[in-house]
Amino acid sequence: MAGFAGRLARCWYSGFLRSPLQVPALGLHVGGPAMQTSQKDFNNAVSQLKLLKEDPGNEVKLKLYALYKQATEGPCNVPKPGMLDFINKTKWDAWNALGSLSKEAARQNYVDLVSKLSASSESPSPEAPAADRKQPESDSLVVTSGDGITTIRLNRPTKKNALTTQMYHDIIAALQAASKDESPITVLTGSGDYFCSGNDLTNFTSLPAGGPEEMARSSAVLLRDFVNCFIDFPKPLVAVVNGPAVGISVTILGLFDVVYATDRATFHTPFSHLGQSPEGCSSYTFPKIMGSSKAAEMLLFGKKLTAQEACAQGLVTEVFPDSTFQKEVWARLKAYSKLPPNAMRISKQIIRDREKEKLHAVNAEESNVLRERWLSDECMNAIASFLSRKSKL
Ligand SMILES: CCCCCCCCCCC/C=C/C(=O)SCCNC(=O)CCNC(=O)[C@H](O)C(C)(C)COP(=O)(O)OP(=O)(O)OC[C@H]1O[C@@H](n2cnc3c(N)ncnc32)[C@H](O)[C@@H]1OP(=O)(O)O
Repeated sequence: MAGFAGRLARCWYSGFLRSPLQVPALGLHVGGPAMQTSQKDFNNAVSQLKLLKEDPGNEVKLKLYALYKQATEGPCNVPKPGMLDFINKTKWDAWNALGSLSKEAARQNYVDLVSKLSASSESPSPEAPAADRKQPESDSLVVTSGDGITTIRLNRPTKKNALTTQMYHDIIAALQAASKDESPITVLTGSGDYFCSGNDLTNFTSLPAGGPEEMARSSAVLLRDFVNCFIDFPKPLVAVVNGPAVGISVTILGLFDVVYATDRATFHTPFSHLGQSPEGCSSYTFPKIMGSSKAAEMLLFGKKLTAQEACAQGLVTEVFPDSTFQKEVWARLKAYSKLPPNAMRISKQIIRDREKEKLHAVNAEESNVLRERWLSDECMNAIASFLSRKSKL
């Protein structure tokens, strides 16, 4: 990165620019304390910028460019470049947008911005808890942000990351927060040796006052809301499948944009064994992804796929050797997270919008069918059998 600031100081700009409208609010000064910034402070900030360890990204560089020009030359006083001179026009727009901001205020804003960037580039932890959002209610879900990626981690390794009722609620909240945060990419992954063993079968053991009917009704509502969040998620959503996946943690993969899996992962949907039926829109996405007969073998007969098989069927994007899985996948995601976020969002929107209405209808129908299934003898017996095997009843 050494030298990028030098180019800035010489009014550089190269490369593709993100929309200046996406520049975060920088709290521009327009007077008052701004007058106190000396030329020396400004020169120091110009030098300090050269020491930044990380490229601050095109949006911030554009802001710095505009402030530098305003601080050294005053309000924009050069003719607007032609429409096709895209880069110079974008630079001109950024400078011109500062209007009549005084040189002193521009100096102050430049110094403030550089000091903010220096402070964050010295941050000791590359991945920090996402401070701007409400953290999940329990430790079973951990949400962190860093390197342009928000990671939602299932964190119940002793129970193979089985999803409790609270975790469904926490994942919904985490996805809603991630859809609005600064990270261009969101990841779902698991702690320990499993990605997720699906619905926690003990969820069905504490009956509410309304009895089994009420339990089935409220579970269907929760399931529908949970899956809706995946259908509507507006930015790239990646599953980092760190181990075996069961049930709903497999079916929702059809709603992800990209699925990376370790070669240790397996994909199992034992719905018939449990007296249940498919969810997560898999009754629609799986036949579409892998063809109707391969989908039927998984969803009707509970055929467990290896990672390689799931990749060949199109459910998984790429399989990595377990020994290098984490390193390779995170390096790749880190690189992808530097792509222009608006372009990624818009591309996802184009792909997803055509399908959204259909996916919502499928989700509603699957949830209704399951509501009935949960009250069936087949389902109750299968759950009782799992729980008694484990002496949980
Ligand atoms: C009223 C509101 C309710 C809200 C509910 C919302 C409704 C949404 C539901 C959507 C429909 C979802 C469907 C599915 O996901 S179906 C799939 C369900 N999952 C399973 O059937 C997997 C069951 N588990 C297993 O088969 C095995 O545990 C597994 C193969 C995953 C691992 O076997 P292994 O021998 O390696 O390990 P253990 O069995 O010893 O497991 C370690 C401990 O973890 C507990 N465990 C694992 N998975 C689950 C689970 N899904 N539910 C509950 N508990 C689980 C296991 O019991 C062990 O616990 P202990 O150490 O205490 O014995």
